[in-house]
Amino acid sequence: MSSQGTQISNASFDIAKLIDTIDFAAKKHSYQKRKDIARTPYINHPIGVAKNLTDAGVYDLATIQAAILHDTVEDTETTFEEIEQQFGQKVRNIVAECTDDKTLEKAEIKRLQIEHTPHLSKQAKEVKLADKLYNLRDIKREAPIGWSKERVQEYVIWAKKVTDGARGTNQMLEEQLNEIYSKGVFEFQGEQYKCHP
Ligand SMILES: Nc1nc2c(ncn2[C@@H]2O[C@H](COP(=O)(O)OP(=O)(O)O)[C@@H](OP(=O)(O)OP(=O)(O)O)[C@H]2O)c(=O)[nH]1
Ligand SMILES: [Mn+2]
Repeated sequence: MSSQGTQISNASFDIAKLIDTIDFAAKKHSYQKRKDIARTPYINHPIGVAKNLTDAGVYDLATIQAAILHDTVEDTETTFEEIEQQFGQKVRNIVAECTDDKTLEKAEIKRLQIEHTPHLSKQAKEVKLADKLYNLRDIKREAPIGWSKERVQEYVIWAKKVTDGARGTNQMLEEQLNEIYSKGVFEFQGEQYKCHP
């Protein structure tokens, strides 16, 4: 037995890093809500994306940290420098790969996600798959406020194009996505949406 409190094991260190990351993201997203009727706290999404990863057997700490931080730069005042300083370059790089350039037009951002995804690192592809899996499941539960059937349809077709570009990365995540796109049909509130243009 080592002297308690003086020696911190690697596992304890990893737990502390993980909690630091969740605390950081929770503070950054604290004023943000999801677009559902209940206005769910936004932080539920990055935590859920990280859970999709561990459920699929991804335990690499930097990948889990990047999942928790993946929307901070895009949607809050956070900078990449801040992330690098607190969590290191590895985490920063994965977050950067998953961050859209919000100065561009929405259609261009969407087009670039489809174009860039096949060229991302394995870690960033895993985060992408887990992110879209979470958002598609969220839509199945309840579409964002004000979304028409056409908007749901457009999102499903786009999300499939993005996740198709990350295939060959994680079998469990891909199987869960396959279930959602089952036989090319996304079911939501008794309606059937196609998954291909
Ligand atoms: N399904 C769902 N989505 C919600 C909700 N609240 C916020 N979102 C976010 O909305 C995005 C989809 O809406 P879009 O119209 O495509 O994009 P927008 O955010 O630019 O309006 C998703 O982002 P994304 O581009 O797919 O990825 P990311 O930004 O999360 O990384 C998702 O994270 C919600 O209640 N349900
Ligand atoms: Mn996200």
